[in-house]
Amino acid sequence: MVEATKKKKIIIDTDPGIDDAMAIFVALNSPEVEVIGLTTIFGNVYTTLATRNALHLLEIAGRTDIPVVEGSHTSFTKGTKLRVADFVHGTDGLGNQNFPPPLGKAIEQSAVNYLIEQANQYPGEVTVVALGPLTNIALAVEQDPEFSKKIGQIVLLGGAFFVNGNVNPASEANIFGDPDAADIVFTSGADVVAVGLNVTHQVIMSDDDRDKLVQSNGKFAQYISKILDIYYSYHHESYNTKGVYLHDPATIIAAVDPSLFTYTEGVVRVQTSGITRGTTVFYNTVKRFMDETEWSGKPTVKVAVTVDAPAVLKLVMDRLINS
Ligand SMILES: O=c1[nH]cnc2c1ncn2[C@@H]1O[C@H](CO)[C@@H](O)[C@H]1O
Repeated sequence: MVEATKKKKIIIDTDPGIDDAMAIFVALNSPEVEVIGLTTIFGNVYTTLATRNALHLLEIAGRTDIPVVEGSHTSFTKGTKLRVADFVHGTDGLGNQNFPPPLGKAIEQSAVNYLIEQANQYPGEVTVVALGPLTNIALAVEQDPEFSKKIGQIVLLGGAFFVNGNVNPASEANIFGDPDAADIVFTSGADVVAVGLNVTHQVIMSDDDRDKLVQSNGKFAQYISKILDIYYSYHHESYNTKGVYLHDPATIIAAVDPSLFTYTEGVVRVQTSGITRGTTVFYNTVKRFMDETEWSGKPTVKVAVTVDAPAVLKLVMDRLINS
């Protein structure tokens, strides 16, 4: 049945990252989608390391046919004081496993040009799944005024809608990483689907699930089992949960099977300064305010509000194990 329908073309914009590694493997093992490229960004690690890890993960998967394209080394406003989450993922981004360097190289093109080029080549057909700060995508929006119309959809992991953040009470890590970029993407007019912490914190891989990965013979499950330690200990310490949040894999599933989520629609603006830098503020467009606001007349986006967490977890587990 899947063969009969056209596969959704996806570009994964990623900062690998342990949960990124899971998400990339799940995508590569999902017949509903065709991964046409990986673009890289800082976030869990710096961009150079993100590129190295993206190449490494594709080599592990035997998918060196998929291009890796290096993204921005600075924030949208050219900031170089970036915050990387090595305490979540290890200094190498992949659980401090000291993997050998990849054999391949990123292609000679910038991620921004690649994103614009692919949107032009397949107008309306390409979904960008953004798993890190939104710098590359905002730069594409800035560089090509038509990009937001030509890109099919942007499914992004970002924001904390009606809940606390994970960097601080106000902000989720990807939005905090480049709030100016996030505000541009949310107000770009593109078909944006935001998957925030309010949803991803419901999708938990338990300690028992981890044992299932360890015991399986799946190629992806085996690899992921090796890099999970630091991600588990970070969650045990920070959240006191018996398991880990599947932020990036849940977001990939939102692209693979959107029916496992429900959504609300409204205007999202991002706070770019002050103590709430990185806060995503959702306006449901119900009330007509007396005065013009910073939300007035801006395009709406879809924000995920509920998730069939057992179904998402099952898909992630199955696709890591049956590999
Ligand atoms: O405490 C944290 N600080 C920074 N990044 C984090 C933290 N917890 C998780 N992530 C990372 O940020 C994205 C979701 O917000 C995920 O990629 C996750 O791995």
